[in-house]
This record gives sequence, C-alpha cells and structure tokens, in this order.
Amino acid sequence: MGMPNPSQRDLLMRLEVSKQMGGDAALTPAELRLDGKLQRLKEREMAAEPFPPAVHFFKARSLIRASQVFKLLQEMPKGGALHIHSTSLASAEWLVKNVTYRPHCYICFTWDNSVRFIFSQRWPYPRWDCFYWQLLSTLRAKASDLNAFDESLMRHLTLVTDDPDAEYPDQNAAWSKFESAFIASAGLVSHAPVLRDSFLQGLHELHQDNVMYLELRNGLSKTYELDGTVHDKMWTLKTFQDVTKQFVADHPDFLGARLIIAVHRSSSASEVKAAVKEAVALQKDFPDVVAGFDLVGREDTGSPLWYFRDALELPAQLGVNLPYFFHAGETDREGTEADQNIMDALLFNTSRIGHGYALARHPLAKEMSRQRKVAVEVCPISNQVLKLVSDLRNHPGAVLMSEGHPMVISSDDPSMFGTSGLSYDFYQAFVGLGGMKANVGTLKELARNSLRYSSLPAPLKDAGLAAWQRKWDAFVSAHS
Ligand SMILES: O=c1[nH]cnc2c1ncn2[C@@H]1O[C@H](CO)[C@@H](O)[C@H]1O
Repeated sequence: MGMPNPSQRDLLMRLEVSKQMGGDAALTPAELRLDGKLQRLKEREMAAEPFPPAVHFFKARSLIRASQVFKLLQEMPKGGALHIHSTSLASAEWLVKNVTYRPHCYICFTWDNSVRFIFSQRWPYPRWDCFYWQLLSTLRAKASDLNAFDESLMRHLTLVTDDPDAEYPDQNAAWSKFESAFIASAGLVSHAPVLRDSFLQGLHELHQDNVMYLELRNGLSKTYELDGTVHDKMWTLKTFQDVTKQFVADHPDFLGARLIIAVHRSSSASEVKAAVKEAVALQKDFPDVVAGFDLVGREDTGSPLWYFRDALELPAQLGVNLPYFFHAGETDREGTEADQNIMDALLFNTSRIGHGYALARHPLAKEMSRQRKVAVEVCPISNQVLKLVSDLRNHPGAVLMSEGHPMVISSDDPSMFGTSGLSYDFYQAFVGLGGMKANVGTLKELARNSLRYSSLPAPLKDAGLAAWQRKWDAFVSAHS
C-alpha cells in the first residue's frame, strides 16, 4: 500500500466539497468575506458548552437568541417557508397576549389537564369533554400573578417546558402533548375573526424574519362566529386569499402564500376519497391559492399512504393533476408500514417529501428523490422536540446536506415549539446539521431551494428568485 500523497489528498478533499450543498457555488469576493466572518463566529459557538444543537431546543432557545450567527441568519433573506401547519403558524406569544385577551373568550379545564377555549356571545353549553366554562377575563382578574397566569396558558398551547427530558420521556409523551395542544389552540384559531388575524399575524412574523413566501398546510376546518354561525371551507379559502392579497399589496416584496389542503391520516379511506375529490374541485376554483394535497398526523400510529391508494389514484384516473406534498418518513421505526411511506410517496409522484427523516436509510428512494428533484422538507426543531433525534449533529439531514440532496428547511409548527419565522431552524441546520462544512454557499442554496422547489408558477418563480437575489446582494454587502 502506498503512502497518502498530499496533492491527491487535496484533490479528494476538493472533490468532496464539490459534492456538498452549495459546494459548487462560486462565491463572490463579498460573499467570501461574509463567509470568513460567519465561520469565525460559528467556530466559537461550536466550541462552547453546551453546544445549542446538541441539547434540547427548549434549553437551547436562549443560547440561540444570544448567538451572533443567529442574528445574521435573522437578517438573511431566507426565501420561502414550505412546511408549516396553519394551526401553529402565528406565535403562541401572540395567541396568549392578544387572542386570549379578547372579549367573550371562555376557558374550560378538562379531566386530563388540558384546556379548551371558545368565543361565544352566551354562556357555552357543557360538552362531553368540558362541563364548566368560565369567562377568561373573570378568571384572569382573580389571578394574583398575571404573568404566571399567561405563562400557564402558554404551557397548554405549546410544548414549551423548562424540563423537556422529564416531561417528554419518549415520542408517545411528546405526541400526546402535541395533539392536546392542537385541540386547545383549535378553539381559538377556528373563531372566524381570529383565523383571519392569525393568517395575517403569521405573514407578518415571517416577513419580519425576512421570509418572502409561504406554503401552508391547512385542514380547512369549519370556523365559527360569536353567535354560533358556522362557515364552510370556501370561507377559509376566500379569507386566506383576501388576507394574502392585502398583505402583498401592503408589502410588495412579499411574493405570496398558497395552501396545501391537509387531511388527517386517522381519517377513513372513504373520508380521504371525498377529501381528494373536494381538493380537486377547490383547486379548480382557487388555482392561485390551492397548491395541492397532503395527509398529516403521526405516521407511526396513523394509516400509511398505501391504505389510501384508491383515493390517491383518483386525480390520475380523472385525468387531472393534484400535486401531492406528502408527509413521509417522519419515523425512526425502520421497516414498518410507516417507514414504507417514503417509497409510496414517490410512487404517487409527490412533489416534495415532508420531513423524510427516514430517507437516509432508503438508498433507492433517496436516489429517486434526487433524480426527480423531489426536495425533502427538513424540520430540525420539530424532529428534536418530537423525539426523533436528540443531538442534531446526528440528524439524517446532515448526510443529505453533505451530499447536496435537494432539500429545504422549515419550521413545521413554530407556535407549538415557541419560535417564529425560520431563523431558529436555519441556525440548527447551519450550525448543527452543517457543522464547519456548511458555508455561505450552503445558506444560499437552502434559500434558493425554497423558491426553486416551491409551487410558484414558472414566471413568478423566476421573478421571485430575482427579487431574492437582490435582497441577498444587499444582505451580503451590508455584512462583508
Ligand atoms: O410534524 C408533523 N407531522 C405530522 N403531522 C403534523 C405535524 N405537525 C402538525 N401535524 C398535524 O397537523 C394537525 C394540525 O393541523 C395536527 O393534528 C397534527 O397531527
């Protein structure tokens, strides 16, 4: 065996860098200066104890907020947010400090220590899960410590806690709290005026974080007025369309927002069939709003995609195109039916893969998604809070990133995880998944991917990429 030859080593190292995300991007002199600055800052943070991506996000949050790298990432134009659920779009802070302070808000505590909210003109009727409703303003007036009171509401509406390891010993515990927090917040955000405001607030929070586009998973659940009037799905679509139009008119640098119709995977096969048919019709009526269709909910306990195959084949049979954006492979249970979702999502011609945490263990599916340019929507904070991974350096997205796999970064459920915008997720991806290898080229690629792999129609996509590039150049020149 020969001895390693320095020039060969150099060549191999450069070859490897060329394979990684953004590795081939020729950086401008200004970008190189920014890169030098970022890498120096990152090196310091990577040497610090604790290293934020290696500890639970709820413990890392304050460290990240103090980070210089984070501050730069907040200013960076990040492109689009392609994987967020609408019930968890607007921050929990806003829900508590704004929405729960509105008049006619009632609260009820359930036997399993969760809460329900409802806005109502009259005293709400008792329900099976809620016998005793109280006017929230009255209850709050009796509280001796307002901050502590609001803090307790925050705990019910999010997964945030000081001791995540004790409170969520495993995935079941985390998911159980997750679903109960969704039920709690649903009472607030399904009040029609709150839904409208929460869309608007969500767009503001993204825009403030230098995000310029959104694709939102939405179940189109019914919304209600104070007098009990109920609105249908069409109302939600129209409201979303109105809010988006107005927001874009007020903020011309924002590209827009589209919906991915989401149905829970605990639904029956016939319910999903009806939902697919309906999605086809809604997409026809709202082509600029409806981007496509997805199935949501925990994969390990819900039905797999294959169970819904009759429903999912419908659009093709009807000769129409309903793009799919399937959650798939949000599991670490290799070889189970849920794990098979990854391949099935590709078989059903999915446009992107939500999470794709299991993709690293599926070489063929990985190859297919790469060839077909099916981007993986990586949500590092979500995967950590829901206990798929504890130290983000071990996240499979790190491998995908080092291979230059098509991927985007998103926040999944910012409200539930106590964040807003995309910068926290970008921090975890850049510092945790990427380590010292990730550079300005990686960030550029991630941001560009989020527009490239969006469902914006071609002319808008090109205009969006050009608008992003102008913001990027301004950002680089301000910091180099
Ligand atoms: O990361 C996720 N994976 C799968 N389903 C999710 C995730 N985040 C939210 N939801 C699902 O979306 C519904 C609210 O719209 C929730 O019921 C939850 O099950």
